[in-house]
Amino acid sequence: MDLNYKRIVIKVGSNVLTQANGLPDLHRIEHLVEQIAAIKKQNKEVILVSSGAVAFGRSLLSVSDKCDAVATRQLFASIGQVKLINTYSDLFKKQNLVCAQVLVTKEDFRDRLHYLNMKNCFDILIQHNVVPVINENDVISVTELMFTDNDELAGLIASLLNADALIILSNVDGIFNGDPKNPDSKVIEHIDPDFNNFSEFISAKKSQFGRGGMITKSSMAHKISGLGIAVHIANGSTENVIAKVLKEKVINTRFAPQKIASGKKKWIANSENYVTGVVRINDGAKLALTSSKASSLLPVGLIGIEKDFKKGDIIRLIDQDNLAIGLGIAEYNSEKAKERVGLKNQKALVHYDYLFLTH
Ligand SMILES: Nc1ncnc2c1ncn2[C@@H]1O[C@H](COP(=O)(O)OP(=O)(O)O)[C@@H](O)[C@H]1O
Ligand SMILES: N[C@@H](CCC(=O)OP(=O)(O)O)C(=O)O
Repeated sequence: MDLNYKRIVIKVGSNVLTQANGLPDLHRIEHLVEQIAAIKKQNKEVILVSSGAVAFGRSLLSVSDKCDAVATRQLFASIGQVKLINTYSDLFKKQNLVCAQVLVTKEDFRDRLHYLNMKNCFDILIQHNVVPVINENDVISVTELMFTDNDELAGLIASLLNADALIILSNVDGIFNGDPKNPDSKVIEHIDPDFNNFSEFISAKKSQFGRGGMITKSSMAHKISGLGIAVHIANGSTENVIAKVLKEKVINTRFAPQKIASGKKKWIANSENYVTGVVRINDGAKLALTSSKASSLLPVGLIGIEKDFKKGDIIRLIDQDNLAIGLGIAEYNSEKAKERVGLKNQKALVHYDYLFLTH
């Protein structure tokens, strides 16, 4: 059976794009581009999130071990990105396709206006049949401004573009129920939305050139599938892997998508880093919000305001035991909210449409 996805984000990790010695694997990249061209012929929209700048940079220059690690990464990324995108551009041209380079930082996802400007750029590229090739702007993203890794970036892009699916190509066949090197371990092929206990079998081990590792991949995949986007983790070195994933002809891990969330909810879900205020809610409010009925957060359910905020800010809801329950947009500022704590018949502090539950 064919998985009927129309808009697909494909993320390819450094390890898929490089050989064991760290040099770019041009055959693999060419095959990836051929696969993308083939599925585009089936009228699907493809957006590529590609790592590889640092790996390409490493192949161009050698640097003393004594150099500062951050500066070395900036050096490799800045020279490597040029080579990476030129390689893609030449290979897509062979397939009669045009690709675009889009470099982003964490800051680009910060406010909704900027977020929507970025979405407009992708929309025009997709409308013109261009394949966007996205990477983090490693040259200016350092320390806390960095994404955890490109998996996090791919999840944000899939949410921004309301994709039907995100396919993550790594150097393993999927998430194994134990050490992938142990012959007794098997790939978990289907992960249900309520399963979130990945640390049970995923080690913190990363592939040779990978950044985030499987734990960040899994928690991102869990969140993104919760927003209604199917997520697959598959092996980028398997021949024709993309077509096989779409035809369900290869072992891989699929996170089943839940109900599709609105664009605004998707943005809120991915705004964890931009929280300003914090409010504490009582057990009654927690029960109402987590029930299957659509409920807004009313002041009667508030116990206190733990951190101030302005109208329109993203705020975190915590329960009586300090557990984070969700994120939402404040309908009014913390001064007004403080006056209304515990009062009945007041305007909702967070409207249901602007509330994303994390617990
Ligand atoms: N249970 C597991 N199943 C699959 N991979 C795992 C597991 N536990 C740890 N890993 C490691 O996660 C690595 C893939 O993640 P990562 O290093 O981020 O790769 P990428 O470069 O593709 O982003 C694998 O090479 C594997 O060593
Ligand atoms: N932006 C970096 C890749 C960072 C990254 O997350 O790598 P990976 O874990 O291999 O997907 C680069 O282009 O080298």
